[in-house]
Amino acid sequence: DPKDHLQYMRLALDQAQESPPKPSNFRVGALLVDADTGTILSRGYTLECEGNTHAEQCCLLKFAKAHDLPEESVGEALPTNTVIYTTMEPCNLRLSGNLPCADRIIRTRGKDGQPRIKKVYLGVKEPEKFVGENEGRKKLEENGIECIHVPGLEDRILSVATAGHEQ
Ligand SMILES: Nc1nc(=O)c(N)c(NC[C@H](O)[C@H](O)[C@H](O)COP(=O)(O)O)[nH]1
Ligand SMILES: [Zn+2]
Repeated sequence: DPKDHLQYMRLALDQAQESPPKPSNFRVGALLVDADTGTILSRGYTLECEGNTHAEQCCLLKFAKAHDLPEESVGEALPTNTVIYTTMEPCNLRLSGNLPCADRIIRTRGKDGQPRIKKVYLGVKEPEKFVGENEGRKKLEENGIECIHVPGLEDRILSVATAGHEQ
């Protein structure tokens, strides 16, 4: 139900507000949700976890830690119908050279080899400030993961995302 998507996206935006402002990235928030039950499995925001971490990455890392798994094996503990809400579309290239979130989302497979994250709900496309056009959505969809824009919070998401940039 669109109303529910907007509610989850609002919670993701609440996460983004926790992120320390920096000129070299965007302040993003994300939520991992079990789509069958509506349960929020994990929340995260940019730089929440140690190192130069992204919101989606923190969601996966925290859930993995809660299940004594390394992030790359998080799929083993995720429900089969998991979705992620992120205020900004997952990255496919990072200036830092760290593994992009699109790849982290694609690799969340169960022991059966099936992807656990089935859909990505996003608040905005990534502004072409750091890496030109974001190819994350294309890569996700090429890997069978549906990307759905949740309209309504774009202005707020972008003003939070760029709060650390010289205006
Ligand atoms: N979806 C998303 N979630 C985040 O948590 C975040 N910070 C970005 N930001 C995308 C932007 O393209 C990268 O932040 C820059 O490319 C700098 O790269 P690093 O973040 O330093 O690896 N995008
Ligand atoms: Zn990312």
